[in-house]
Amino acid sequence: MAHRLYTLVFPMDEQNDRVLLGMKKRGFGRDKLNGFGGKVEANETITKGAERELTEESGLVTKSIKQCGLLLFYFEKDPVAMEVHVFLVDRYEGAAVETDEMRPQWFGIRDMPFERMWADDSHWWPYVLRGQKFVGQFWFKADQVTFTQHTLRAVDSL
Ligand SMILES: CN1CCN(c2cc(NC3CC3)nc(N)n2)CC1
Repeated sequence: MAHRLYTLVFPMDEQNDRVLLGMKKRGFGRDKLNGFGGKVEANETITKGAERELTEESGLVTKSIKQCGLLLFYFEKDPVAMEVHVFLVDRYEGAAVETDEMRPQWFGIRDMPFERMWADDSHWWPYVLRGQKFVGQFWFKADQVTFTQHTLRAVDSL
């Protein structure tokens, strides 16, 4: 199956155990809270694409980034899967600003608003909290709201 590459970036304020989420204002995932991200372009690495999207969508400039997970999403009737590379940014410069894409908001990492996020998030976020790298697959229905099957496992390296 063909995969399209995407990034998903969570800025962490480790001192206060908080994570920056954005309320998506348009496009795919509109009206959901999520990390920052987008498509990876042909002329950039996945990590550089993650850093670019974070700055474009939140104004934050990455100083330290690490990949923490890999998520594969399949949708009924759609031949192309989404391959989402998940990153944590534990050092950054600047203050979060609202952009055309995202309205930023800080949340406690153990107080996540899962009811306003994608349905898969509550399943893999515990791995982030445990510092465990993860690989997950989710098979979504055409409504892109619910998934019917999923696999999720901790991995030593991505
Ligand atoms: C560029 N974006 C980044 C975020 N992303 C997704 C997807 C997702 N679930 C899939 C059913 C849609 N879950 C989260 N948390 N993020 C899609 C691509």
